[in-house]
Amino acid sequence: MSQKKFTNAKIVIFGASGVGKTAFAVRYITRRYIGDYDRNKEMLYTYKMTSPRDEVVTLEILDTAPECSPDDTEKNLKWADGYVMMYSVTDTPSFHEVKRFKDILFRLKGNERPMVLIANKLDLRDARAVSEAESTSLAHSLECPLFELSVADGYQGVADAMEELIVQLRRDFVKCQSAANVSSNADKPRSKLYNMKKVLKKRIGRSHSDTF
Ligand SMILES: Nc1nc2c(ncn2[C@@H]2O[C@H](COP(=O)(O)OP(=O)(O)OP(=O)(O)O)[C@@H](O)[C@H]2O)c(=O)[nH]1
Repeated sequence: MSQKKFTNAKIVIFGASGVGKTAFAVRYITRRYIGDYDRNKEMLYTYKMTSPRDEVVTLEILDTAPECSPDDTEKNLKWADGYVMMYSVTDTPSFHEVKRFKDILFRLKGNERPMVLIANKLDLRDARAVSEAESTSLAHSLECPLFELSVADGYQGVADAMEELIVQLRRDFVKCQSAANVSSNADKPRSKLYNMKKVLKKRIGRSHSDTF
């Protein structure tokens, strides 16, 4: 039985403009926080990392442009294996935008997808507009873990969220592999030896009944 290894995964980061998608990707890859980026640009990063199981995995991380067309949104959702859904706790419309992405994703790919929900900019406590309860309830409806964090404040929250996503991606990969193996075994023609055994069994069975 052929067993492929978990060596690569495609991840897409969705979220409204300004929620911190680029800051998140850059923080994960470089561990650094850089305050200002080229806004509204789609970027594809390639990053080689070692998984918690010591596998070297190449990640392609797509940082989407917020102004992309519905067609592009669908294309990106179909392209990816795993999803980072992101909003800012200071920005209620960005919270609702995640719900919109969720509806498209569930329609296209069902609800059992590797995914994490990121509530960013937790450092801006006084400007918080989305409550913890609202965040938790959204995570419930997405059926995925929630990470409330500040990309600006540190690397660890970002690393924890990505580690969780990679664990889910691996699980999904293994599940798909097992399903593929089951179906290829079912399709396999029986071996010659198996067929001969079957014929012999029949003959022996018949000759026994002939005797009695
Ligand atoms: N205070 C605070 N600011 C943040 C945080 N994360 C990102 N920002 C700032 O928010 C602004 C937008 O961040 P980006 O990473 O460009 O956001 P984006 O979602 O990629 O934006 P678009 O390119 O328009 O889609 C920048 O000025 C960041 O410095 C955070 O955790 N806390």
